[in-house]
This record gives sequence, structure tokens and C-alpha cells, in this order.
Amino acid sequence: MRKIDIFDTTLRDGEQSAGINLNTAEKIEIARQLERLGVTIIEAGFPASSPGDLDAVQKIASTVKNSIVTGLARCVQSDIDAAWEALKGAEQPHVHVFLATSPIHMEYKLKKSPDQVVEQAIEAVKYAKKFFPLVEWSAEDGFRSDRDFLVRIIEQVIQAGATTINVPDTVGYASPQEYGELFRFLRENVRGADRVKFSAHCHDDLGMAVANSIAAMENGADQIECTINGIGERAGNAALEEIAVALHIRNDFYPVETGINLKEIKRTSQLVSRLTGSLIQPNKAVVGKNAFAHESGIHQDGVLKHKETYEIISPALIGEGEVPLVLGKHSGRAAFRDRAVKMGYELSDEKLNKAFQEFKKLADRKKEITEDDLITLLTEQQVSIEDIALFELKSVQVSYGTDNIPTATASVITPDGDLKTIAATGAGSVEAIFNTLEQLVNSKVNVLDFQVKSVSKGRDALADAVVNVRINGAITTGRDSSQDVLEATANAFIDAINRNIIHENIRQKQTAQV
Ligand SMILES: CC(=O)SCCNC(=O)CCNC(=O)[C@H](O)C(C)(C)COP(=O)(O)OP(=O)(O)OC[C@H]1O[C@@H](n2cnc3c(N)ncnc32)[C@H](O)[C@@H]1OP(=O)(O)O
Ligand SMILES: CC(C)C(=O)C(=O)O
Repeated sequence: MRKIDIFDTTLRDGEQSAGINLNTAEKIEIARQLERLGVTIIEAGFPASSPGDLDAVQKIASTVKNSIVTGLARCVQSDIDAAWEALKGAEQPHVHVFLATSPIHMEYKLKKSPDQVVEQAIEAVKYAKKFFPLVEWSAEDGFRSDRDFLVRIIEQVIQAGATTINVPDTVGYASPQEYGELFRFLRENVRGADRVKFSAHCHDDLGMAVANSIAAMENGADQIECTINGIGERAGNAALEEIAVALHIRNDFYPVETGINLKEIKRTSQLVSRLTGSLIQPNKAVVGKNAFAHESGIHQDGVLKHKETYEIISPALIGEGEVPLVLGKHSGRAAFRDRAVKMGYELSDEKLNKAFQEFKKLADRKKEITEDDLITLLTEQQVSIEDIALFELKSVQVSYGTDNIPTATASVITPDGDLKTIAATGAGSVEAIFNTLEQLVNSKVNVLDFQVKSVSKGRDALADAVVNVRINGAITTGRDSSQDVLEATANAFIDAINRNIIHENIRQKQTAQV
């Protein structure tokens, strides 16, 4: 099968991401993991850019044995000297020299004529070749370069000894079709093309880096340059994990192999994210937190019946553990039942249905349903709480003014079915509510903690109130979310009282069973 070399530039172009700065120990750790991942080449840094980078490249070159280690250099002798200093101890010394070839870069940045650029490239490659058996030469901004000029300069650097020719889309401007065509054109028109490897290096400014890399590969590129998690200058580079997994999953369409050990992908991605401090967006393909998270009922039902209905990549393929179905407001009964069974609950259809209805109500109010929430919902059903009579808050009204004593009037239906209304005062509105409700529930309620916060942003944000109470020595927590802070507070207090009644009931039933 055709082999595609994976050239990882996480430690060079990836480190060029704004805000990322890795020290030598961190770089070595990542390089070791890249070696385990099975990349063909590790671009470990730009030795001339700083003594720290030279040191890191040197240490990586003497540590890594199963991947080729390279360093970047401008077409400048001192850069190539620094690269040699860093890489002379490597198993297979490899250097990556580059020079821009697009009209805009030559005229405004390098301030050189095309002839001068050709001369400088030839000289640099010849110089590099004195030390390095493997020399990659890159035509920076190659995609925006004149095609005839590209053919001319590439032929010259091949003659000078380059072993790999990289044609980057430095500014992420290409479309897959155009970038693919460029590789086909170069393969067909460059004399000596059959003696070298061609390489693709894409940036993601227009979100096409992975597609462009694959298009280049389909049209003659033997190597793809990419980074873990797609980090890199500006919008980043092509993401290694996306390329490797796409080529594996669609092997029917792309009959190539990369040598990447896919099981190491998750670990590598997490390591790079942790050490660079660059968070992975949740919906990022392959390695995002949600990449295998089925949230909606119809999908979950399909996945439970036959995984492949909605899952083209198995989490195990990339070394990720089992991903439980997400239980949220879009979930259906199938996923809810599945989780309940996995948690060890054996509920009748009727009880499961009731727990599911409560779950849906809760999911409307809470972003995330925790394991504890599920335990509460399912346990309440398991021990037949339908027989337990609870308090129901009918109304609450608070009178507050800067010159008045805050007074709350509340009505509840008691577990006996009576409607009771009482008013009481407090130092503030919340205390007035608590004092009133305490009288209505007719128990000594010690409020241990009370917190209220907004669930979302904006004036109409929901208030989430949590009250932690002690009643007869038992501690329970009640919570409620409402549009109004005081209503949420009153409901949370009643919720705590009801939970206490339920738990008391459960305890009594369990004691009776023993
Ligand atoms: C597309 C890419 O990702 S290219 C890699 C980009 N990465 C980096 O730049 C990170 C590391 N860079 C650095 O640390 C510094 O830029 C250094 C050490 C390399 C150079 O620093 P300085 O000497 O201060 O130069 P400075 O960065 O300001 O300017 C770059 C110079 O290199 C020249 N240059 C740019 N590319 C090349 C090249 N491939 N070959 C030769 N010269 C080049 C520029 O024309 C400019 O020259 P000038 O000073 O005569 O105008
Ligand atoms: C140095 C080259 C390969 C580069 O990083 C680019 O063109 O984006």
C-alpha cells in the first residue's frame, strides 16, 4: 500500500501559535510521545531562533530514535550552522530550509528579485548538503507563487541536492481542487520530480487545511506536514489526528497507510493540550470532548440498537475509553433506561417512566445532569415514593421596602392535604421567607447554607437557589431554578423539606426490609 509520511511540526509551527511557549523538558516530553505515535519526522524547532530552541532540538535529536528529527533554517548559512549544531547527533540528520517564492513575499518581504531568490535557494541547499544527507527545501507561500517560477526554482534545488520539496499553502488561501492541481502540475512538469519526495504543508485560515492536505496527497504528495490538535501560526495547521483517522476510516477511498499508531492519538492530543495550555474546542473532530458524545434521543436510540448508525469512528480506535451516552434535555427513554440499567436499577416500566418525566423536567432547568441527580431520581422511584405525601408551595409574596420590615406571606398544601397560609417577618426578604416556611412545615429547620446564582447571562437569566438545611439531625439540600430569585429561594426550601421526608421514608423502608 502507498505510504504517506507524516511530518509533525507541533514543536515548530505549532509552537508559533500566539500564546504558546514550551520549555525544553516539555518539548522532549511531546517529542517522545510523537515518536510513540509513529510520526515519520518530528520538526523539533528552529535552532537559529534562540539558544533555548537549539538546546531543545539537540536534546530531542539525541533522545528520539524511531522518528527522523529535523529543524527549520532560513536560506542563511548561520541558520544552517545552528541546525547542524543541533542535529549532528541525530540518527539521520535532516534539515528543513525554506525561502519564499511568491511575488508578494519576494518583493515586499525579502526585497529580492526572482533571480536572486533562485541563487540564494541553490546556495543554501548546496551548503546544507555539505552536512545533511536529508535536505527538505520549502517554497514558502508556494501556493501563491507563479507556477513557471516554481518549476524553475524547484528544478534548481533538486539539482543542488534537495531530497524533499515542500510546497506550502502558507496563508491558508488554497481550495482543495486548486492545491491538488498544483501538485499534479509540479509532478508532471518538474524535471527530477521522480527523485524527490513532495510534501504538503497547509494552514487553516479558511478551514480547509485538512482537505487541502488530502487533495495534495491524492495528486502526488508523499508527505503531509501537520500538528497535533491543529495548533499553529494564526488559525493553525492541518490537524494530524484528523488526517490520520480520515485516511484510516476511508481507506476504501484512500488506499494509503501513514504508520500512525492511532491508539496513541487521544493521549498525544491531551498531552499537547495540557503542556501548551491550548484548549481543544469541544466539537473538534476526533479529539474534542464531544466527538463521540451522542446527546439526542433519536441518535441514542439508534446507537443503542446498532452503534454504527451514528458512529463512524469508535472511541477505542484513538485510545479513548468508553464514552457514556450524554443524558440531557434531548435524550429519550432508550438512553435513560440504558443508563439506569447500567447503574444497577431494576425499575418497572411505570416507575422508569415516572423517573424519566422527572428527569426531563430537571434537564430543562439544568445544563448537566450529574450521576447524583440520576441516583436521586431513580432511587426515589425505586422505593415507591408515589405513596409519600409531600409539601406543595402554592404561593409566596414578599413585601419589602427600605423603611418597612420585610414580610413574607406563603401558602402551602401540607402532606395531609390542608391549605395553610402564614405571614412572618425577617431581617431581609430571604429570612422572612425562611421564617414563614419554617412555621408552615412545622419543624425546626436550621439553614446551614444558602446560595443563589444566575444560571445564564442577561436580565432574564434564571436564578438557581440552593439551600442546605438540617432537620432533626439530618442534612439535606434543596434546589430550584426560577425566573425570580425569591420564588427560587422558597421552592428550594420546600424542596429540601420534601427531600428530607423522602429520605426519612426510604430509611424507614430499608430498616423494615432488614
Ligand atoms: C512561514 C513560517 O512559518 S516561517 C518560520 C517563522 N518562524 C519564526 O519566525 C520563528 C523564529 N524567528 C525568530 O526567532 C527570528 O525571526 C529570527 C531569529 C529567525 C530572525 O530574527 P531577526 O534577525 O531579528 O530578523 P527578523 O525576524 O526581524 O526578520 C526576518 C529577516 O529574515 C529574512 N528572511 C525571512 N525569511 C527568510 C528565508 N527563508 N531565508 C533568508 N532570509 C529570510 C527577512 O527578509 C528579514 O530580513 P531583513 O532583516 O534583512 O529584512
Ligand atoms: C516554513 C514553511 C514550511 C511554513 O511553515 C509555511 O510556509 O507555513
